[in-house]
Amino acid sequence: MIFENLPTTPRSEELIDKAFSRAARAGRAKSGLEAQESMLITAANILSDNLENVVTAWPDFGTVDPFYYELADAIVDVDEVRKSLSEVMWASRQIPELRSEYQSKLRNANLDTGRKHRKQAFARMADIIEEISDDLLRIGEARDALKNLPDIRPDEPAIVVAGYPNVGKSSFVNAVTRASNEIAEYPFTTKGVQIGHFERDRIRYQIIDTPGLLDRPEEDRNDIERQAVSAIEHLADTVLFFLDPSGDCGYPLEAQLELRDAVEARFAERDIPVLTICNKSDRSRDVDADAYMSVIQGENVDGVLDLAVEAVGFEPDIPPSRQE
Ligand SMILES: Nc1nc2c(ncn2[C@@H]2O[C@H](COP(=O)(O)OP(=O)(O)OP(=O)(O)O)[C@@H](O)[C@H]2O)c(=O)[nH]1
Repeated sequence: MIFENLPTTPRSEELIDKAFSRAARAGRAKSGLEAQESMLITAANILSDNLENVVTAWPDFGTVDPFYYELADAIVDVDEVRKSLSEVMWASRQIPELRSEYQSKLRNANLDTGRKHRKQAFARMADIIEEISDDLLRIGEARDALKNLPDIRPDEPAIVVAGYPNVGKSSFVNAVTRASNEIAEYPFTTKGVQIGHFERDRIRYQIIDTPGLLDRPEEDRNDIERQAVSAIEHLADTVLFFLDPSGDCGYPLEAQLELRDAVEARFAERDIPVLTICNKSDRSRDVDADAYMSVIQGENVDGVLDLAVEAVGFEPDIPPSRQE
């Protein structure tokens, strides 16, 4: 996952402390003007390296997969984060310029003025870092908010499971994935999102439950949840919409069908097929559906997977030279 390995972002005071204490140590190893120059170089290098590392650890948002872009943007304001990253990059370039400016000043100085120059350089470096302290905080907060996003692979075919609560979505994801099931934190809901994997014809598919998102009417979703749904639109290759015609789930069939129609209309705009799956067929089959199954009794679970795989219609890339 692209935001998983972002390092912690230093706060401005931490950075300044670190740079100046290392500089003092470097200065103690030398004497006279040389000591002043060594302090200047050490502080400048530590500051500019650390700032640059903050920025380069982030992926380029211009090329981030739209699924992750939208998901990230639902949680943090991506534009603001990008602005802060540019500010930090700006600062990382100011520091070496200051260093050169004061290195030439030191060349023509006696020890006394040399010490003054070095102190002035440190004060100006500290000012630059102060100026970006809010940016460093914002980047640090964004990093903390994004680092636990579920590990969903935009390049792997994805089957999204939707439907009202208690219709059997997570039971299904569990049943089809057996071994490699993971439950990831999801920032939009108190429940974990289920992500499962299975293989067909040596292609790995991911199957994703959507608690708190595609499990109730659009008008009940807040802005963040809406945006998370639009992220899912970038990801999904097929949607399985589960119905429980028995009503055991606690929602009347009519409401379930309304939600199904809304989800279908929404994904149709992107040509993503939505299959209607009647679950709990051991209790009732009293509805029109593309397939009937009972997860509990293990009835037609594989058939539903076959349908989903067919709807995905995923064909691995064939190099042009081998195409007809
Ligand atoms: N009779 C019957 N019960 C089922 C079937 N599949 C799931 N259930 C039961 O329905 C209940 C809800 O199943 P879940 O898998 O938690 O439903 P869900 O849609 O993931 O629910 P949320 O996570 O709340 O959105 C559980 O008690 C399951 O045991 C089925 O095929 N037949």
